[in-house]
Amino acid sequence: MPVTANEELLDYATSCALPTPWAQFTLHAFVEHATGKEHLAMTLGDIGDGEPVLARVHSECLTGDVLFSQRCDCGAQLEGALRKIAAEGRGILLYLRQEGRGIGLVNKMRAYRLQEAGVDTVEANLQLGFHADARNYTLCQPMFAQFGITRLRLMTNNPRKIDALEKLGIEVAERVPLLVNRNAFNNSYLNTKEAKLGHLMTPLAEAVAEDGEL
Ligand SMILES: Nc1nc2c(ncn2[C@@H]2O[C@H](COP(=O)(O)OP(=O)(O)OP(=O)(O)O)[C@@H](O)[C@H]2O)c(=O)[nH]1
Ligand SMILES: [Zn+2]
Repeated sequence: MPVTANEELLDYATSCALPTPWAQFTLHAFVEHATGKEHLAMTLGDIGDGEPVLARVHSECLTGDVLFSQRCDCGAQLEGALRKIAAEGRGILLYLRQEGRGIGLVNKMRAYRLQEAGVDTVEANLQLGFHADARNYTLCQPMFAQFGITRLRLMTNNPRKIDALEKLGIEVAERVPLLVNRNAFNNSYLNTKEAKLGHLMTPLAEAVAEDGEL
């Protein structure tokens, strides 16, 4: 019998072991009622003890996460987050199926074509008739609740993500920067995220010392 995480939004479907190069995680699947999309959680260690949990809320980026694209920092952020969780032996990564900041893969590719013609990542979304960021984090609430998690140490550079989670009643006790893989292909994309989307791209001194991050 599937456990119901939130009757209105999604069902908890199943779980299995997921060995990775860094740790053996448990992979959990949820199915969203409205769309049928399969959202995932990767967990490690004792995460339901009430202490803030090292967490990543990662939005799907097929090109970056799977196809090694250097146009963005997504693949490196995904790996970096899993490495940090493995190093602590405790944490959770939510993998949300909202590709392309919520506009889908085909539209993201259309946005990339516009970017090749000179517009930035935000303007490209607007020219296609979408919001700059069409994502919704509502599902995070029942997903975290499934594991008894209410307090996070969230790995992100995105203050809007923190605001969205706190509006859902999830406390972000600490922001852990995740600055990885700045390169010649994604440099202006990352600059646009900082200038137009409010991302915090200045490394904390202790993070640089700890991880040698950018
Ligand atoms: N529309 C659009 N989506 C993109 C583009 N580049 C990456 N994405 C998507 O953006 C999402 C990741 O957004 P980011 O802004 O990198 O990350 P974030 O989650 O907002 O912030 P961090 O937590 O700091 O990583 C994924 O869904 C990607 O598919 C782009 O040029 N256009
Ligand atoms: Zn990406």
